[in-house]
Amino acid sequence: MSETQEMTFSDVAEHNSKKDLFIVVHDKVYDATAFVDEHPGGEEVLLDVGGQDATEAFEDVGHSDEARQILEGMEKAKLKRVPGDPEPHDDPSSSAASKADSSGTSPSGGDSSMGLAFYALVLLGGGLAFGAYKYLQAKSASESK
Ligand code: HEM
Repeated sequence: MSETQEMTFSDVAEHNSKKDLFIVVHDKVYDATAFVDEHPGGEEVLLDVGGQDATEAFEDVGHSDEARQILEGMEKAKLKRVPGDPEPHDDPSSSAASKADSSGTSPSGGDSSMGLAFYALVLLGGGLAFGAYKYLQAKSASESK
């Protein structure tokens, strides 16, 4: 099916039972109902995140590519974020997240602004040092007259 449905968090939250289980991973909604009994990690963990954002839990385990393929196969809809929703738990500092690059589903920007801020700080520091140097030079020149 090529038509992509959109669901909000409150839509997803209604599907939180074993017989009707939706979870959110990387801003997509997955229908995990049929998979609950098959999950090698047990049904309990899936039920725990039913109707919620499971991105962090899913990534923390460091699931294999095969697990990601299974996940893709269960895609139900895209998540539509509305104001007041919980923030995405897509923390780039979480340990297992480095495996996410192969799936291509998580465009993670945001680091470049940190780089820019650092660059600006270095420039500012250099400017200050240069200014101080010039000032001291001028001062010592006027003193030695
Ligand atoms: C619907 C989403 C999920 C799918 C498709 C999935 C799929 C899988 C698969 C295929 C494995 C076998 C190992 C591997 O291939 O990586 C696995 C293992 C595991 N999963 Fe998941 N998983 C999902 C969600 C979760 C969540 C939310 C948790 C929460 C903590 C979790 C915890 C685990 C654990 C602890 C194992 C290791 C089990 C073991 O090695 O004994 N999984 N999962």
